[in-house]
Amino acid sequence: MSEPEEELQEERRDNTKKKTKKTKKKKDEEEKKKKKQDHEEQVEEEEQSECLVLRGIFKLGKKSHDVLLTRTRLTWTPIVPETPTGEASVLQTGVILLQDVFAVKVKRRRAAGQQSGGPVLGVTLFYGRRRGRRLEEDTLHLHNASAEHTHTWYNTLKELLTGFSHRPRYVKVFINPSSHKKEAVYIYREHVAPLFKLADVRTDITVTERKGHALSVMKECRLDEYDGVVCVGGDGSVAELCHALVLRAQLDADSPVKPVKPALPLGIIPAGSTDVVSCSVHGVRDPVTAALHIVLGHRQQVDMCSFSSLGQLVCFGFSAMFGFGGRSLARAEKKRWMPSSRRREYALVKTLARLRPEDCQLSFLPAKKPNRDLFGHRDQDQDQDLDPEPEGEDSWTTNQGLYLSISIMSIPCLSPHTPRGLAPNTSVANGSAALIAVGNTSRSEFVKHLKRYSGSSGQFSFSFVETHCVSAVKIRPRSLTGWSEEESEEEEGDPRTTPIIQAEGQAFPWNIDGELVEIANEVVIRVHPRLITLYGEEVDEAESTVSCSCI
Ligand SMILES: Nc1ncnc2c1ncn2[C@@H]1O[C@H](COP(=O)(O)OP(=O)(O)OP(=O)(O)O)[C@@H](O)[C@H]1O
Repeated sequence: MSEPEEELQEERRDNTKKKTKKTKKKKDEEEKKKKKQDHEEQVEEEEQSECLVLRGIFKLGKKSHDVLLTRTRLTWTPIVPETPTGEASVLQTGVILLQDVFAVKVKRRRAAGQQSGGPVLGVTLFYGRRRGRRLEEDTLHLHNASAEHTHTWYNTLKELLTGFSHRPRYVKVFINPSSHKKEAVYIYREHVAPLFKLADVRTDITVTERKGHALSVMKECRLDEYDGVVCVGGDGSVAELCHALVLRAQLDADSPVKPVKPALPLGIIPAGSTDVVSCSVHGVRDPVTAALHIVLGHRQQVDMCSFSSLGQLVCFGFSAMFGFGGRSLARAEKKRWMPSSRRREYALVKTLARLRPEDCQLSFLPAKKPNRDLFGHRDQDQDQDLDPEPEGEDSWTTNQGLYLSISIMSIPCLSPHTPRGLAPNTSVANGSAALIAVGNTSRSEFVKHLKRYSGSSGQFSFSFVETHCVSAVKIRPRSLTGWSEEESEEEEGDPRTTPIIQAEGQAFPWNIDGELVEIANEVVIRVHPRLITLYGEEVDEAESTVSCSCI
């Protein structure tokens, strides 16, 4: 190239650079302007919401109070007559945020057995009060015998509550009557239905009759009528409904391969034995807390995994265990006649006694760090990105070896047994999963590792345990002994037990969300960030109530 030509090219490069810089500057300025505008709008909204809507006198208990209502809160201060000396007394004020109120009713005096009518006594507010991680139902009675005054307050409060558009008005409820101690129907009737009735949440209930029943109803029903779906059952039922919601969203969007985020959130009323999904978004295994999260419309986006083998989707779910966790569940399933806690302890002890590693090839794709802005908020565009980016073969890390257990969890899997979760190194919506691979070691060292789960930390501080933050995992078993072969040696099999998928030839037991799935070939697990929305919130630790004494 001649000198003038080179100079010309240099000049052109400079011009392009300047142009790009200029466009970037313009874009930055536009963004700044938009942020400023948003901020001003937010401040205006806050100012408006703090404007007084109503002011009146009500009796709370026996004392008269000055009650103020804004768009966001109700506050009350006792009315104290002036003392002759003019001394001021300390006034006990109270406050309730309207975001915690789920119902308002007119209170009336009624004789025993009287169903309607009766003189007006005032208004009653029903709200959720926090006690630790629990939400409890509480009431506030505002007494005033004037029907006109009461109705003005009732109508205004009702109107303000209607403004919470995230709260469901009509939900599809699935109850699994066979969950755990067969108490799901009772739990729903006693603890949940009365709260739904108070909050004017209408319901359409299906009591499931068999495995797969909820899935087939979900495929057919008119989902656009509902504002949410509610599952009363254990982790298996929750996984079936989450799977059904995603499949239905795929069907509706005509997207046979790519997972689609369902429009409806799922509420979980825990009625199983461990309930790790419900615990991970409620922090406690409590039907009332769960129901209050639903009626108050608290929503949490949650990462999910897809499990596939030979290019075919097996299911969507939150957690999977291969090796010890899979074999232990397979053993427990063969003793279905035992009570569930005994069955689990028996299977745990027996699997420990016959502890054996899996020879397999483990590959994983490390997760990318989520993009966060200066304030720690996640990039909104990431919420659209439900499918992990296509990856090249060289991005995968592959190890070949003997493993006692491999777990992949897209949520921390909190439970009263493991308050900090089976996977404390992940969270419900960080867009990745925790891979916990336990290499071959002695039985006593493995037991030490397991025991530390019930404590607060240290379960990963062993040379044979490795943990990774991943967006995909592949497990290709190489052992010659599949599950059925080992079981026939033990002669304890129950031929009536049917796993979800029965693969031809040698199959390996997987524990996917507490359900036994037998798969013979390589399993590919992919994380789909924030694929599902659950009623609840992010919690870092569960309330601990029990401890396991079997090991
Ligand atoms: N009427 C029914 N009879 C038998 N199984 C059912 C019925 N309804 C649903 N199922 C299936 O039962 C499986 C297990 O349900 P669930 O997880 O609720 O109970 P669980 O296994 O006792 O609880 P956990 O998983 O907490 O131990 C689910 O896969 C669900 O599809």
